[in-house]
Amino acid sequence: MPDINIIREVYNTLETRRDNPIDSYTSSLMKDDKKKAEDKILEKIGEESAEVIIASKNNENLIEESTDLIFHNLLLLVYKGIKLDEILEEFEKRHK
Ligand SMILES: N=c1c2ncn([C@@H]3O[C@H](COP(=O)(O)OP(=O)(O)OP(=O)(O)O)[C@@H](O)[C@H]3O)c2ncn1[C@@H]1O[C@H](COP(=O)(O)O)[C@@H](O)[C@H]1O
Repeated sequence: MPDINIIREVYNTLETRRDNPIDSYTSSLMKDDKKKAEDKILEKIGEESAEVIIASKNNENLIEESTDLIFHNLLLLVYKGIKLDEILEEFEKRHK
């Protein structure tokens, strides 16, 4: 079974890409000037959300499109300085 810690590993890599930019997709999204970077990430989230809706309706590529959406949401959290643990705590609070 895949390990849920992969989410944390990806999150940690994104923090590294933010703090020590290299020539890569995520660094280049995060290193633009402040407003532009956020707008670009939000634009990707909008696109990926639409792709999830289409994938679900068509019963096609829902796993891939959902992964893209979750990934770009993680990127937004990293960019905004929100820790993964804050999200996990929120899930825990809601879980009955
Ligand atoms: N999980 C991902 C991941 N998922 C998707 N993508 C990239 O996100 C980009 C946009 O995805 P899209 O679905 O929009 O694809 P597209 O190529 O624009 O094409 P369309 O489907 O829109 O036509 C693509 O370049 C994908 O490669 C990712 N890029 C990186 N990661 C993770 O992020 C880490 C850091 O990545 P780098 O910055 O590349 O080192 C990696 O180690 C991975 O763990």
